[in-house]
Amino acid sequence: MPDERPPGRTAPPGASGWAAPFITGEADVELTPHRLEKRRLAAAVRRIVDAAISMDLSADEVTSLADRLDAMASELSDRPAAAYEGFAEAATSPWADGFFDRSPVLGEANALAPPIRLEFSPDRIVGRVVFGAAYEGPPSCVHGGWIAAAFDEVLGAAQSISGAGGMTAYLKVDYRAPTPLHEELVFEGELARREGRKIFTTGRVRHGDLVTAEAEALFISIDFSRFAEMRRARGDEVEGTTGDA
Ligand SMILES: CCCCC/C=C\C/C=C\C/C=C\C/C=C\CCCC(=O)SCCNC(=O)CCNC(=O)[C@H](O)C(C)(C)COP(=O)(O)OP(=O)(O)OC[C@H]1O[C@@H](n2cnc3c(N)ncnc32)[C@H](O)[C@@H]1OP(=O)(O)O
Repeated sequence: MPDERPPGRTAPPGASGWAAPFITGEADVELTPHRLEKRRLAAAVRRIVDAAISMDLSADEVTSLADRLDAMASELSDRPAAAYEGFAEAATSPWADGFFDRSPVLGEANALAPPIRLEFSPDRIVGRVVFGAAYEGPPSCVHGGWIAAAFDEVLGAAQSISGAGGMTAYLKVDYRAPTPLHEELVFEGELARREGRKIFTTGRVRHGDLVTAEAEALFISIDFSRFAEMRRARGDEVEGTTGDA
């Protein structure tokens, strides 16, 4: 297939061709007005989600608001879904629908995502996030499932330091201390080692100086033709085998 790599993106040492999942951050992705508006839309929905469970409203106000939003939701869900290329977690689909823009954890255009903002360096991935009221598990603390999702993502990015990438085989989280809502949290992920297709990663999340959880995850690198197969199963017309058409 033609090399459609966006200008400015380069593979790290050891990466073999465009199909290899290498990541450099998103500074080189063109933020078109359309893309920015999708992000603004998601940010607005995110605020509505937060407000919907936080606001002090009378029963009548809840009814009125629910009516308005319900009508808007019906209008939106009647529209056909847009086709998009690549897949939500793909570092390999930056030109189609945004570099991670649709990710449920990182995606600035996905209202479900907190979103976590990743910083990439050659030996470490750092993810910064503030979880709002919608993510509460224990009182005023982040739900453990969201902490696990955050680790999956940050360690999923850290695996690419190995020059390969694939799917999570296991993820283990040790919850050391309650992790607060409404505070900046800093996730860190590193490559521990690679043994053939097995990519071992480790990480932790800090609130200030306090490590509130630690994690380790194993990723198994896969032939990206498997993503092409999954995309065909999703109904995409995928040419070639790299899955990043
Ligand atoms: C979602 C797409 C991610 C793409 C990522 C790409 C690049 C990354 C770059 C940037 C990314 C940035 C951010 C985020 C990225 C990702 C985060 C999200 C990731 C996910 O959210 S992803 C969804 C959850 N994930 C699954 O949905 C996996 C379901 N699963 C399978 O699809 C298969 O299970 C698979 C493919 C894992 C392996 O299958 P397989 O057939 O290819 O390989 P096989 O079974 O032969 O295992 C080979 C060797 O690994 C050992 N092994 C396997 N599993 C093990 C385990 N659990 N514990 C210990 N060892 C294990 C075997 O024992 C053998 O070892 P040995 O060779 O020594 O015998």
